[in-house]
Amino acid sequence: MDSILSPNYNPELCLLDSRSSCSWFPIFRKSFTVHFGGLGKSGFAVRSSTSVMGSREDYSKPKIVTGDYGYVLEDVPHLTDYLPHLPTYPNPLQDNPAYSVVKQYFVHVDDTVPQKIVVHKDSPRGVHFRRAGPRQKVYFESDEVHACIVTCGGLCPGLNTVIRELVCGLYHMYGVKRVLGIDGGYRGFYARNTIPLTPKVVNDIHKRGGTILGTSRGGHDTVKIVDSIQDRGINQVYIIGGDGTQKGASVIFEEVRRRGLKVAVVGIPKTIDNDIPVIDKSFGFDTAVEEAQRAINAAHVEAESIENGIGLVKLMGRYSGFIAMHATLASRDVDCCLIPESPFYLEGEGGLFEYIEKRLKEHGHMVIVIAEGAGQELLSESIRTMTKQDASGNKLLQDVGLWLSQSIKDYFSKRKKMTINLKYIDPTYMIRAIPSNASDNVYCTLLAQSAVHGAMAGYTGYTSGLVNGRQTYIPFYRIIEKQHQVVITDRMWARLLSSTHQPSFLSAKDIMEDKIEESLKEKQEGGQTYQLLDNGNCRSEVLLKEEVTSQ
Ligand SMILES: Nc1ncnc2c1ncn2[C@@H]1O[C@H](COP(=O)(O)OP(=O)(O)O)[C@@H](O)[C@H]1O
Ligand SMILES: O=P(O)(O)OC[C@H]1O[C@](O)(COP(=O)(O)O)[C@@H](O)[C@@H]1O
Ligand SMILES: [Mg+2]
Repeated sequence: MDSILSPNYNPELCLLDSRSSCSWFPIFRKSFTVHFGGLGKSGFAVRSSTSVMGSREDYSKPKIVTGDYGYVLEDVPHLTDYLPHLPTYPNPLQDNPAYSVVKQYFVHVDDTVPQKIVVHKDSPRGVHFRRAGPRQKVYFESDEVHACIVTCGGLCPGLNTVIRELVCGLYHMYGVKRVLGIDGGYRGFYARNTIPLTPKVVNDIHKRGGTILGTSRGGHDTVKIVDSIQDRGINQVYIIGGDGTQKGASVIFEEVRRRGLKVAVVGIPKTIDNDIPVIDKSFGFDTAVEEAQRAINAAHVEAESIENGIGLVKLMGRYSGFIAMHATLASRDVDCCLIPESPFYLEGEGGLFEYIEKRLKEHGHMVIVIAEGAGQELLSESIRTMTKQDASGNKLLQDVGLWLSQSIKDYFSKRKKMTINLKYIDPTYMIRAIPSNASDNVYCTLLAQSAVHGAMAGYTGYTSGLVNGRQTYIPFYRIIEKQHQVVITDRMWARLLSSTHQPSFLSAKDIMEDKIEESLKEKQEGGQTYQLLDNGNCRSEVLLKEEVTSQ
């Protein structure tokens, strides 16, 4: 089988062929194998390879391209998958004075980005994603485009920057003049007015927190949304939001494709919790971590200024403790970081109370950071919320910070008869309601421009995201299949433990089980299943399993 990198491969040539109504697939097939088939849970294993010339339904399956040495491209859908005779046009960027001087400005059609960059000499090349960027041919004429932008879910620093750069990118790079803002999230498609967006309207918005379009949870009605897209004549939909939003975008895309509309549906990942898989991190995450540190600094100042001072800071993180972990690592003033992925307990040997007592005896003060989703299982039934979910179906959490403050106070004053001074700081919304910092602003720009290039090039059903530092197009199903969480058997969590000196709250057996789980997950994803030992040798997950079962 030839690799996708074979010089024979030129989808643009193939697509030109398709215009002249002859089948492009035979040329395509010469170079590599395309599968519109089922994926394993991990999305790695190509199980079936159906004929591309088959029925329309085939196009709704993942688009997998395989090549030499275990190369796999998890490609994104293209409008021509279901509208094969679309005309193409030269990319207007070729005449743009800002860009035409750039050598090799257009992305090579064969460029892809590996999901895993650490490989062994004999490991397969693994999963790749299509590299983002401008293509030589586009599938929309400038005055034909009618784009819309919507923001959904919770706030995140940088939302306004992404909106600004989508509008400016469409205007300045592609001469697109019609861009609509959808007011107030998904429900705004069918319940509210729209906001016309021009470079003038969005000029200063990156300096403000929040989203000028407004946002909401719940209210996703696929049929009504696609009706609205169709009725308004919208043909590029840019959807900015988190894991819930991307699920919504995916079903909008499916409905658009089912109706056979020439509409590109593009997701831009937004997640302050950093809980979206595949991508390196979300825009706004660095800004949020920076702001979280200000709260930690305050907690530290308060704690060290008073006898047996304890500063407790609660940070966002419903299921994923990335903000807490990164803010702790960055701050170095934190003595204990508690996240949803690492269960903890209060009483007894190795518990939190024992550690607090020890720390206070040694240092006279301490700082604890807790992610909002940590320790939820410890909160008693009575204080668990009556309403279990928000409008989007996300679990509603109790204030673990308040509960922990009270538990620590009760333990030391009532049971240990020891005076402690606990200050609880809850900067929850402060870390996400601010404008993005400089590096997030640049990140937002690249993300938005990549999203625009992809839609203009006819790609659809994808999330624009950073993978290993490169902009890529990721099919929706990879973005929504699972949640990204801190792996407590990874080096990053080990670094944190060694920086805070906190107990791991895990038994040796727990650790081994976690390692096996992670190792098996990696195996499913086609990665290496070997763990590097101190002596440089490797051991497989089979050996790990044996070790656990024998304990
Ligand atoms: N499984 C789903 N299918 C369709 N729409 C969804 C789904 N989950 C969430 N949504 C919609 O996505 C929007 C944002 O979701 P939410 O979970 O609140 O925030 P986020 O996108 O930031 O995770 C809401 O309007 C919600 O109705
Ligand atoms: O009060 P709200 O708006 O529901 O937001 C709270 C939630 O928003 C988040 O910051 C992010 O959630 P989303 O990514 O789902 O928007 C969570 O950490 C937090 O639980
Ligand atoms: Mg979410």
